Amino acid sequence: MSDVSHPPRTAAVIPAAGRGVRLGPGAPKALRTLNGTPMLIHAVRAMAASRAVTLVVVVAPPDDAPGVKTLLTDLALPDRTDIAVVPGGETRQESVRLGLEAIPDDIEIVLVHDAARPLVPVDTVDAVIEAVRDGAPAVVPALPLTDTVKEVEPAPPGHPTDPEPVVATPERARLRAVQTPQGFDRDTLVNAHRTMAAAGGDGATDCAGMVERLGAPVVVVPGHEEAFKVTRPLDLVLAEAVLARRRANDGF
Ligand SMILES: Nc1ccn([C@@H]2O[C@H](COP(=O)(O)OP(=O)(O)OP(=O)(O)O)[C@@H](O)[C@H]2O)c(=O)n1
Ligand SMILES: C[C@](O)(CO)[C@H](O)COP(=O)(O)O
Repeated sequence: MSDVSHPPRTAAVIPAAGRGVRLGPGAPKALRTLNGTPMLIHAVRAMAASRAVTLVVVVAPPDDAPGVKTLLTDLALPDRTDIAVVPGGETRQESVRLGLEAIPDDIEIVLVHDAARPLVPVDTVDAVIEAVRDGAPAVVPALPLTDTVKEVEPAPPGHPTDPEPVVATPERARLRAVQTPQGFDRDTLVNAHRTMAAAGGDGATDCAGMVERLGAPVVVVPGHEEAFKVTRPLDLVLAEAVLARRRANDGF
């Protein structure tokens, strides 16, 4: 449990260096716009909306890092929020590791938030931070599934439409779809990334997965429908509809 008079300093790393292959041709995904504003800007505002977050580190597509710096220079953020931009790597894992290297020593809690989840509400961000402050070394927001999930024997490379034999049907009530921001005790996250990098490993699809492999506990807090990941073209339509509804409801 943290000292309320000296809350632990908290930073958010935003991996934004992906190409967005599944979204189709165009600019890198984080720079694609939602109702006229780049997805990355929405994501930065979502992190800066939390009063606990005093630093946002954006991990930019390497070729676009100068442009991203310019974009963010003009962005009005609360006075409490500093911002830094670093070039990213080949994988999400590498991009997050590069972002972590830019974090000063006095930061105790680190959030890792996909630029591709631009609409996460501040209440979800704060719930994650609160759980880390309460002593959990790793916290992920997540939602129960609505689809039934099958484990399959994947089709061989080059044959994506082959029928795939079902291996198992996991009990749905025990499954959760994991979102971001994921929150960590800083030392735990840095240790997990160092260990994975030293092992030459890349395979965890989220940071919490790396912490699990270290044997450290990871807990889930409730996620939010609007924290969905913009991955395929239909997600852009949904994201713009959410923004339009917010504007209609409260002028956001
Ligand atoms: N080398 C990479 C790959 C991904 N990411 C970031 O990690 C987040 C989650 O990744 P994903 O949604 O898979 O983005 P992309 O890798 O861009 O998507 P795709 O797999 O369709 O290319 C995104 O904010 C993305 O920008 C990153 O910083 N560096
Ligand atoms: C981190 C993540 O958003 C949690 O759901 C997800 O694992 C990222 O996966 P992607 O394949 O890089 O989109």
